[in-house]
Amino acid sequence: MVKKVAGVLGATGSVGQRFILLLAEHPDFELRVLGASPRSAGKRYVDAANWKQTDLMPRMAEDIIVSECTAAAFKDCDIVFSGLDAEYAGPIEKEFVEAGLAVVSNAKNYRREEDVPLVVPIVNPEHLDVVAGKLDAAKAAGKARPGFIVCISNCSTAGLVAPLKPLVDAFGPIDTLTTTTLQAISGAGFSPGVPGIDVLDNIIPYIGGEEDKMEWETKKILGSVSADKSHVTLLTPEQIRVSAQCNRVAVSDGHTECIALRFANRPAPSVEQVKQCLRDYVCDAYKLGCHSAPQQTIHVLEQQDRPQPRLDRNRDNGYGVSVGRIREDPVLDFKMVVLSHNTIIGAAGSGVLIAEILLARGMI
Ligand SMILES: NC(=O)C1=CN([C@@H]2O[C@H](COP(=O)(O)OP(=O)(O)OC[C@H]3O[C@@H](n4cnc5c(N)ncnc54)[C@H](OP(=O)(O)O)[C@@H]3O)[C@@H](O)[C@H]2O)C=CC1
Ligand SMILES: N[C@@H](CC(=O)OP(=O)(O)O)C(=O)O
Repeated sequence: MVKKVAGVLGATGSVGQRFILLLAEHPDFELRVLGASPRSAGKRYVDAANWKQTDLMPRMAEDIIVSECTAAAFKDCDIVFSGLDAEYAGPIEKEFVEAGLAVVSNAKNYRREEDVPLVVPIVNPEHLDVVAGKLDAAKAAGKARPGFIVCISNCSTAGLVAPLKPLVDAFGPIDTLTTTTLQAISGAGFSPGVPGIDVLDNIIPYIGGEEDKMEWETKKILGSVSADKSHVTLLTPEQIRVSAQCNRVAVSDGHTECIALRFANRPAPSVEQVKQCLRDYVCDAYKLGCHSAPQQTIHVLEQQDRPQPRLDRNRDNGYGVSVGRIREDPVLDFKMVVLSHNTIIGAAGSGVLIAEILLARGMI
């Protein structure tokens, strides 16, 4: 198969660097264009990027000349991944879509548009039907293939919704959900990033905007596509109450979340039924044969002191989510600890897996 041409916006950042690692030797995509700010444009990538990954910078990226983030520079791309600073992503991504490009974005700017799917690919890939609807309508009208954007969720939200989806499918709606997060510093990006003096020997009990994003995005991801495929309908606050508290901790990669939930239906399932349901879950992307899809979507850990970020974040190459300490909760029904890799399944990896699904479904 001829590989699809890929570009990365925000290629020098925390998410952008992860995109490069995931795309450097990808069987479906050939990474050709890297874009960043005017400060970096015109430089070789190796000179522009302040590389902070524990894996070495792929050789193929070193000599690529960083482009400005214009649609003209990315015009040959079949797919553009965005890890842009949200302050600048809005107009740049809009220009790309208007130029007919397919964009998969990590930035928050378009997540709340009702006709933009907000996708965690191991949870709600069916929301991509909204894009399929747009492409089919243009084709039926004899129009050129339109550009489109798919948004990836907030990284903490991705970990939160992963175990919820199989549980809702098996046992019906969850009506109350609380989460307290312990978020890695790579989630704050690299420019400027979290200063060591703030986070070493410390916990910061505030991440701007994060709690609102978690509480809102969960309702969209667990919502459903309208019958005419024109938009996504959110769960209402009456259907699910979500409460999030977010903390920054001195971990490099991997967001941990202590969650508790209650099912709407009585009687609630047993602890063993909950565990078995999570173990049995196979995400649709794996069934589709997508290259990066986790073989085991949810890893149920029985050791009493797991999951831990350093030990468990790379399960299924960072595309799998770990869940441990599943037990009854004296206030709600169950509590558990969830760990997800924030720049893989919480960001760039989700972007790559979404693109693999788009390719498998003939949308790029
Ligand atoms: N880190 C994470 O875990 C997650 C991040 N996200 C989102 O992904 C996006 C990227 O985050 P992250 O990688 O952490 O951020 P970084 O700060 O590490 O990287 C930001 C990128 O944007 C580029 N940029 C800055 N200003 C401009 C500009 N004026 N024009 C074009 N490019 C510009 C930077 O280029 P330069 O180096 O040249 O300045 C850099 O490549 C954000 O929107 C973030 O909210 C989403 C989920 C998780
Ligand atoms: N706020 C997240 C990362 C992030 O940038 O999320 P969002 O794309 O929703 O702004 C964190 O600090 O870990």
